Amino acid sequence: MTQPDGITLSGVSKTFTGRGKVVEALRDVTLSCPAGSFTSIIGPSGCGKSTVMRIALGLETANSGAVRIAGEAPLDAAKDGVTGVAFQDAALLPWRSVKRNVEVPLEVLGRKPARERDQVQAMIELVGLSGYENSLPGELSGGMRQRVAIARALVTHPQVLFMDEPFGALDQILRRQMNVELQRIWADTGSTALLVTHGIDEAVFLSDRVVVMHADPGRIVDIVDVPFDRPRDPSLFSDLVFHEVCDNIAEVLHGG
Ligand SMILES: Nc1ncnc2c1ncn2[C@@H]1O[C@H](COP(=O)(O)OP(=O)(O)OP(=O)(O)O)[C@@H](O)[C@H]1O
Repeated sequence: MTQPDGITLSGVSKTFTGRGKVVEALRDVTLSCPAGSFTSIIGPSGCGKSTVMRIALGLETANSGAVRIAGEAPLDAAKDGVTGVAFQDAALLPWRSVKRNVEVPLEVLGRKPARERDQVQAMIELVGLSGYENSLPGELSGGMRQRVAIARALVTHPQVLFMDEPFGALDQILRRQMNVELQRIWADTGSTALLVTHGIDEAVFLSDRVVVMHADPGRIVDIVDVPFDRPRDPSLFSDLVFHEVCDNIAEVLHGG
């Protein structure tokens, strides 16, 4: 089941202990995302979605189980620039321009942004922000800030892209526009994507498969394949079969 170029979690468990409380954040989580696929994780607050993400990024260590990111251990993958990451609220540096924010991962990896000027510009163009290179985050709309965060996540050409609620702060209309944009960007880059979201329709629109988790203990209860061809048109959001798939996932999500 190992996918050398994708994301593989095998039997991953994680327990947090603190202030006399033991939380079984993840129990025996097994997930395989083939190279170039798009997977979403959905589940109630506290079911361990962010913990999966943090373990896959090497920010947290599992108590047991194995994790491979494009064939590497999570920390090695991060150090080699294999992984890109975009979080909720964009987390941009407010004093740096759009261009200088997009350059951050290159600096972290010890690369010279000046030498990769074309790459930085290409990413800014990819997310539709040409002309805003020198703007500060405070001068941009919420959707534009999220686009900067996506450009920043992609600038190292990551094979694997992790996104934790990247559009959580956006209103419904903007969120759908960003979903369409993200589909295009992901298709252009060919990366393996793992998205954590609370939005069932967002998950179904974007994904090849939706992983449904429950809490206490955090675990996978179902993995639902999404049957729609690509590229997906925004009209899919009002398609009957689309709503049936969403309803099925909602049932699993809210079921016992
Ligand atoms: N560093 C930590 N120390 C102690 N407990 C933690 C820590 N990180 C997470 N937890 C606990 O592990 C469980 C899973 O947390 P996690 O953040 O992964 O959930 P989540 O599904 O991402 O939630 P949300 O949707 O609210 O972001 C929760 O019960 C949380 O309180």
